[in-house]
Amino acid sequence: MAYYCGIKTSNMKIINEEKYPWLVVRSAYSTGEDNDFLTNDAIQNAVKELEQRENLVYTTDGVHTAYLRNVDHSQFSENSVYNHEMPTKVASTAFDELSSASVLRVLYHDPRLLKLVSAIVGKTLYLSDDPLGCCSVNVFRPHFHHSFHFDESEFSVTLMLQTAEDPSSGLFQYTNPLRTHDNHDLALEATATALHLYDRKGLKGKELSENTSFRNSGDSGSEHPSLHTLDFQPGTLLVLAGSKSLHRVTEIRGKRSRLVAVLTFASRPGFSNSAAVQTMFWGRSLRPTKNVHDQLEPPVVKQQ
Ligand SMILES: O=C(O)CCC(=O)C(=O)O
Ligand SMILES: [Fe+2]
Repeated sequence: MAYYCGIKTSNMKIINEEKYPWLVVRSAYSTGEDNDFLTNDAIQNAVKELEQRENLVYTTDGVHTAYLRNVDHSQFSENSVYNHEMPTKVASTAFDELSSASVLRVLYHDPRLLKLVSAIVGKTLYLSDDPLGCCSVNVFRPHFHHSFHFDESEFSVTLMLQTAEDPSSGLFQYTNPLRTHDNHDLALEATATALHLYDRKGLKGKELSENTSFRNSGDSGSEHPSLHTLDFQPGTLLVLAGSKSLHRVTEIRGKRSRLVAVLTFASRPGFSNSAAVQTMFWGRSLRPTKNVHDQLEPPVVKQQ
């Protein structure tokens, strides 16, 4: 019997795949039950900064498709999931609105975080050059929600800072990866099926044209994308392949705002969200410049 790092290697299942299917499919990883990636001091500090800014941040209140792209009736039918729009209401603090001493800015620029996320996803990653969206904070006030979508950004580290008052609301839900690494792969059929399974209310009886597997095999077919709900407590860190996994945040109930920091990473240098996505979430667009991360603390050189 061989043991490796305390994990027994045999035919038995080591990972509780029912409970942690995302560990198997590798679309999302979280610090899970320990919920302690951030210290309480850091959480309190970040929440305090957000409370001071909360009422100033831009709120988006409109519709978007799962792909966060413009509808295209010349290439996709009226009933294509590509053209299916869903409502979202969420506010977000852009990177350039965070103070330079903000714990989130400092964390984003900490090389240990980049190293950690690169190790988790198994490739060299780079900070995003998006001057607004590289590191932002979502503010979900009561009744806000974010409909199903794929991010433009390849990987996001999200950190729960403050949950909604009603623990059954403001849930982060995500599918296994539906799209491949190729950005042109829209996974129309799997996406349409997921919406039929998990967002029937939003479809209001509409049949999406790509939804063939749903029509052919009913609700419980094994090929259907499953939906996972993250145990997302203050301090929990999630690494999400957001451009491949369809995900959403359910409506917030109760008086307290749900606050989640979103730190983004890319497998190539120079990534930025499109101007359209920036405008959707921060009400303006700002293209990357060479000095986005100029406020980086100079490296500490130890004297020998
Ligand atoms: O607030 C969250 O948990 C993540 C929201 C989200 O999907 C996003 O900001 O793209
Ligand atoms: Fe997202």
